Amino acid sequence: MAAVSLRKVEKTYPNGFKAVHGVDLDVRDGEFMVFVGPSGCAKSTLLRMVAGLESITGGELHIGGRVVNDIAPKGRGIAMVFQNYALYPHMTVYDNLAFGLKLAKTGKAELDRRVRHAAQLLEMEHLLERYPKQLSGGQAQRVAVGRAIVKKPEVFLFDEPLSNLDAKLRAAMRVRLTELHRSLRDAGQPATTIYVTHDQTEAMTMGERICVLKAGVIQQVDTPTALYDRPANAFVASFIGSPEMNIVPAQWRDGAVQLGGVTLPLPPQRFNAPAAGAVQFGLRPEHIGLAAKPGSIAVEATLKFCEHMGAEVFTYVDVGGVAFSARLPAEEAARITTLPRGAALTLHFHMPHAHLFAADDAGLSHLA
Ligand SMILES: Nc1ncnc2c1ncn2[C@@H]1O[C@H](COP(=O)(O)OP(=O)(O)OP(=O)(O)O)[C@@H](O)[C@H]1O
Repeated sequence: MAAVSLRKVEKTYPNGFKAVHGVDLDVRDGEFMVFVGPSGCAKSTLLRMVAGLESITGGELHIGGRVVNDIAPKGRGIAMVFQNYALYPHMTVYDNLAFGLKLAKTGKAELDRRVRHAAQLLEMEHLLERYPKQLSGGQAQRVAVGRAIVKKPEVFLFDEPLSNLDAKLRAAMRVRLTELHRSLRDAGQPATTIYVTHDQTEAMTMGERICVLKAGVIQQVDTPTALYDRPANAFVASFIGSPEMNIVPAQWRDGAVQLGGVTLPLPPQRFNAPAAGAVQFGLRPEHIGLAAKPGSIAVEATLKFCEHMGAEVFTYVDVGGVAFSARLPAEEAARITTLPRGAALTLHFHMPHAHLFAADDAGLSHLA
C-alpha cells in the first residue's frame, strides 16, 4: 500500500516566503492524481516535498502509512520524472535504463528482465541499442519514464514531463502515460502517481482526480467531471475548461441574476439563495447556443467576431454591454458567421448549467 497523505503540510522558504499553506490531501493507493494551477501556485514545491528534495517546514507527510518527513529520497519508494530529464549521452538506451539498477547492484538477470519489461510497456524495445542523440524528443522522454519504471517505485512523481514536447507529441504521450498507469495496475503493480502540470487539458485528460492549487492553497480536489460541473469557486471555474467559462459581475435579487440590463431567472434547485447583492455569474461558452433547450433563456446579443476552429466556431458577442463567448458547432454557426460585426442575434443561455460565485475573489465560494 502506498497512499500519500499530507497533513497540514507547510513550506516556508529560508527567505521567509511561505509557499505552501496547511495542505491536507489524501492520494489513494494506485491513484493518478494531478496537481494543477498557474505558475507559482506551489505545485512543484509540493511535489518536491513528497520526493524529499525539499524540506517540509510544517505538518506531516505519510507515504504508505509511514511518516517520511525526515526520510531521504531514496528511502521513500518513489521515482521522479522531470521536465528537463538528462539521459547519459554516451550510453545506449538499454544502459540508460539499467544505470540505476547497476548502481543498486541488482543481479544481471533481474536487471535485464526489468529493462526489457519497461521497454515493452513503453513500446521501445526496438530502441534499446540506440544512443540518446539518435532519439526523437518523444522517444527520449519515454526513456526518462522507463528509468522510473525499472525502479519499480510505489509512487511515481511527474513534474511537467511533457512541457518540452510539441503539441502533437504531448497529446500522444498523454495517452501513453495514462495507459501505462492502467497497465501497471492491471498487472497488479499499482503505482500511486502524482503528476504536476499547469495545463488544464493534461489535468482533465489524465487525472483520476485533480487537485487545483492557487498560491499554495488547495482550491478543490475532485474528479475531472466534478470540477467541470461543480467548480468550488470562480478560480477553479475559470481555470478548468477551454475556452474559459464566462464569469461576469452581476446582481442577484429574488432568484434572478441581473447583468447588462438583462434579467436571468435561475433554476432554484441549483442554488442556495445568497443574500441579495453583488455576485459573479458563470456560464461556459458551450452552454450558450443558437437553439433553445429545456431551461434555456433567450438573450438579445450583438455579434463582435467569430473564430473558426474547424468543427466549432468560437463566437464573441455583447449582451447589454457585457462580453460573452459562445462555442457553437460549425454547422449551427454557419448562418451567423457571414453576418457583419454589430449584427443582432438571439442566443440561448442554458441556465441549468449556470453558476453563481461570490463577488469578491477573496471569498470565491460557490453558492450552488
Ligand atoms: N527557493 C525558493 N526560495 C523562495 N521562494 C521560492 C523558492 N522556490 C520557489 N519559491 C516560490 O514559491 C512559490 C511556488 O513555487 P513553485 O515553483 O512550487 O510553483 P509552481 O506552481 O511549480 O510554478 P511553475 O509552474 O512556474 O513551476 C513561487 O512563488 C516561487 O517564487
